Amino acid sequence: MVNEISKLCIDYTGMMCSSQNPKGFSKEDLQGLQAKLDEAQNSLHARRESGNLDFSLLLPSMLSQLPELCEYADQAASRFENFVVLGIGGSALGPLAVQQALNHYYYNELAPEKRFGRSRFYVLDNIDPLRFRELGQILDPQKTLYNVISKSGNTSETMAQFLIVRDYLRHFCGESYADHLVVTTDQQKGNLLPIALKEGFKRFVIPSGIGGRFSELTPVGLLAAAICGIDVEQLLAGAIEMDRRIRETKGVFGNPAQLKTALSYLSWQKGKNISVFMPYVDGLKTMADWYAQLWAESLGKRYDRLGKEVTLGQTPVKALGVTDQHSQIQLYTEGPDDKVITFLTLKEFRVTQEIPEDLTLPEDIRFLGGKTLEELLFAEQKATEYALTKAGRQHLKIILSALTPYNIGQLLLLLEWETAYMGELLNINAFDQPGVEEGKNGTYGLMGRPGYEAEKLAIEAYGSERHILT
Ligand SMILES: O=P(O)(O)OC[C@H]1O[C@H](O)[C@H](O)[C@@H](O)[C@@H]1O
Repeated sequence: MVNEISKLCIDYTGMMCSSQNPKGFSKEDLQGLQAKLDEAQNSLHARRESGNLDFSLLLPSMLSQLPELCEYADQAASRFENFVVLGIGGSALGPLAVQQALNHYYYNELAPEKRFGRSRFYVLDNIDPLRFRELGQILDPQKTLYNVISKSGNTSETMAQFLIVRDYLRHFCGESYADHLVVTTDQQKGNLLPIALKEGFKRFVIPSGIGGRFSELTPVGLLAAAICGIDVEQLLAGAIEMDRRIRETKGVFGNPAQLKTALSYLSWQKGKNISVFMPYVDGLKTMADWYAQLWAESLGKRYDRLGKEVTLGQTPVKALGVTDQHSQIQLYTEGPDDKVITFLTLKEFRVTQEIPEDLTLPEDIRFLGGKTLEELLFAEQKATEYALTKAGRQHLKIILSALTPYNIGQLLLLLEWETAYMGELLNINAFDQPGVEEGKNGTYGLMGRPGYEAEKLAIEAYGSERHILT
C-alpha cells in the first residue's frame, strides 16, 4: 500500500489490517473519515481564500520575493564567512532542519570552484552562556553576519542575545556594526522592528498571520538557506507542488495530507498518545525537532474552539534510525502500545559505501563483506518494520526519492497541512500556543519587566514551599 506523490510517497502498510497485523485499519476505516476530512478541507481552503490561512497562501508570493532575497544572500555570502541565526522555536528549528538536510548535499554537488564563497551556518537558540561565549570566541566578528529572527520581536532569549551581539559588534566593528546584523521580523509589530529601522539594519519580513512553526518557507528559512547555497527556488517549487496536490486531489486515498491525517487521527482515537518521528537519515535528524514543535504546539490544547475543556494532543518523540534501534526500539516493540511511528527514509543515498570482503574472517562477520552500508541500513529498517508489525505495533513510512531541496519542500508542506487538518478534526485552534504564555510572563516578572509584578509575586510565593534533598 504505497501512496505515490511524485517524489515523495507514503507507505502505510504498517497501519493497515493484514494477516500479520489483524489489529490494523481497514480501507473502510479510512473512508469513514472522508466526510470529516472534506469538511476540514473546505474550511481550511475557505480560510485560505479569505486570506486567513497564510502558511500556504503565501508560497507564490514568496517566489516573487526571491530575487531580492537571493541578491542580498549572494552579496552576504561573498563577504561573510559565518552566518549565525539568533532565534528560538520556530525561528530556529526550520532553518536548522533544512540546513542539516541540504547543506552538505549542495556542497558536494557544486563544482569545486563554486564550493567557496558560501557562509558557514550556526544557530544560537539556547541561551547557555558557555556556548554563547565560546562561539563568540571562535568567530571573527569582521567575517560574521548575525540574523536576528523573531516573529514577535519580543522573545526574551532572542532579544538578550541580540543586545549582547550588538554591543560586541559595536566594539569590534565600530560604525559598520549595522552591516553585520540582518533582522527578520513582523512588518508592523514588536520591539525589534523600531530598533532595526532606527539603526538601519537590513530587514526581511515575516508575513502577518504566519506563526513561527509554519514560517520556514518565508525569509525565516529562505535567507539562511540561500546564504548557505541551498537552491531556495527548488525548495519553494517542491512546496508549491505539494500544496497544489493537496488542494486539488480529492479523496483520502489520493490526497497525501488527507491520508496522513486520517492515519494520525485513527491511531490517536485508538489510544496512540505518542507520535514517534524516526528518520533513517542523519541529515533529517533535526527535521524531527522541527516536527516536534509543529505537532506539540499546534495540537496540545486544553480547550477546543468553543472554549470547552478537552485536553488534547499527541506527544511527539524524536528518534533516529538506525541509532535508536539500539536504544528505544525495545520499548516500541514490547512496551505500552501507545505509539504510532513515522519512519522517514530515502529511496537512495547519493553515495555508495562498500564494506570490504575478507575471506579469512569467520562467517559470522564475513557475510557483511561485499555489501554496502546502504544495504545494511535498508535491511535494518525493513527488519524493524517487520518486528513492529509482528508485535502488533503501528507504523508508516514517508519515502523521499532523494535528499533534494524539492523533496524537502514537499515534506515540509505535507507535515504543515497534516497539522492544520488535525486541528480541524480535533476542533481546536492549531495556530496558537496559549500554554507557553504563563512561563513567558513569569520570566518577564522575575527579570523585572514593567507590568509583570503580579507574576513575580506569584512565582516567589510558589518558590517559598520547596522540598529539596541536599
Ligand atoms: O519568533 P518568536 O516570536 O521570537 O518566537 C519564538 C517562539 O516563541 C514561543 O516559545 C512560541 O511558543 C513559539 O511558537 C515561537 O516559535
